[in-house]
Amino acid sequence: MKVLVTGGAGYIGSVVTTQLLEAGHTVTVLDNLTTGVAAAVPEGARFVQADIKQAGGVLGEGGYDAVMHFAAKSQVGESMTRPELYWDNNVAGTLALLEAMRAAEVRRIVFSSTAATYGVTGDEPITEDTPTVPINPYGQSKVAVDYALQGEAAAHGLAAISLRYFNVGGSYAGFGERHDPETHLIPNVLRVAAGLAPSVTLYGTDYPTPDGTAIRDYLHVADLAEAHLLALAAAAPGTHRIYNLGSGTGYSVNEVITTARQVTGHSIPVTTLPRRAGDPPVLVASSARITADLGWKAHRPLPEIIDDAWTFLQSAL
Ligand SMILES: NC(=O)c1ccc[n+]([C@@H]2O[C@H](COP(=O)([O-])OP(=O)(O)OC[C@H]3O[C@@H](n4cnc5c(N)ncnc54)[C@H](O)[C@@H]3O)[C@@H](O)[C@H]2O)c1
Ligand SMILES: O=c1ccn([C@@H]2O[C@H](COP(=O)(O)OP(=O)(O)O[C@H]3O[C@H](CO)[C@H](O)[C@H](O)[C@H]3O)[C@@H](O)[C@H]2O)c(=O)[nH]1
Repeated sequence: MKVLVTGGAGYIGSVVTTQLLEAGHTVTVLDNLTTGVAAAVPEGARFVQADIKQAGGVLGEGGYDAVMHFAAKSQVGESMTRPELYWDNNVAGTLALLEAMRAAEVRRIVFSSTAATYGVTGDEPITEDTPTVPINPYGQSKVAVDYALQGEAAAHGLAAISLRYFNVGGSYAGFGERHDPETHLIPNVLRVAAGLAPSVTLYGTDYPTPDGTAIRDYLHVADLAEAHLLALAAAAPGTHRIYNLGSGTGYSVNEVITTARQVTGHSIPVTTLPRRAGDPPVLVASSARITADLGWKAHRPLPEIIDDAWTFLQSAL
């Protein structure tokens, strides 16, 4: 297929672009470089520096079969203090993209949704039938787009799949996570091991979990990318499907730090602070639906995720 990848200069978009190219697809990356870097666009992909609100320019050239839509603002904390950025970029931007797709008759999309759509559920694991009650504007913006896709599929025949990722980590083919500022746990822990920070901040030791620290479901970015290629092939006209992507196993923040100590051989000192605003205590996915429908399962365990993230960080130093 000829695929437009929005956000392909970012972490996950660069890995999925790599796998699309490996599978023989033709890829154009569209990215405004707000959080991405041009060097992360894989060789073999065409790069257009533009905002998704200008996607009509590229799509209007014709011949595109599908869009993979990663471009978004994705920091929970920033979304609490500047919600307008999230409504404008993630929602208005995506509506403009959908309009450009309609005009160019591109009728297939795979969308990056998130576990943040669910909020504090109490469900363990979380299935796609768990109600979405997002507790921050980031999650709200992603739910809004899920509804927009549902309408676009029903009214205009779009083939759409939303993939709700839980916590993504690791690297693939030399592409990894490089956010500035970095808010994610695994890269922050590894920055300490690399000597870039004196200690890792642990947010909250009073959660209702066995060791008091928050539990998340960590997923290797290469497993995640494989799900995207399956979804690209499986999206069916007039339907919008939602799939949770996780490993089904939860790890506490303490367990992640302990595993990182084993992988790196560094002591990784910890500084404890109160809970971070907007953080649910436990988020673990059930991916039973995508396993049943598309045969996808996460294969790469937490030590491999951390090891690959560590390899990437060292290569980027
Ligand atoms: N990293 C995670 O753990 C995680 C979890 C769940 C969902 N997601 C979602 O996955 C997607 C990719 O996340 P990531 O971690 O790779 O983030 P990232 O910040 O590394 O990548 C996002 C890319 O989109 C680009 N971009 C943002 N707004 C744009 C716009 N208006 N026009 C053009 N380009 C724009 C950025 O420059 C960047 O290259 C996002 O939609 C995010 O919400 C990520
Ligand atoms: O330096 C840090 C960073 C994080 N944490 C803790 O580690 C856990 C994981 O935090 P991350 O920031 O790595 O990930 P989140 O679970 O907050 O959020 C990520 O996963 C969500 C879905 O689960 C959303 O998709 C969101 O976009 C994505 O950033 C949280 O309890 C957080 O408080 C720390 O203790 N110290």
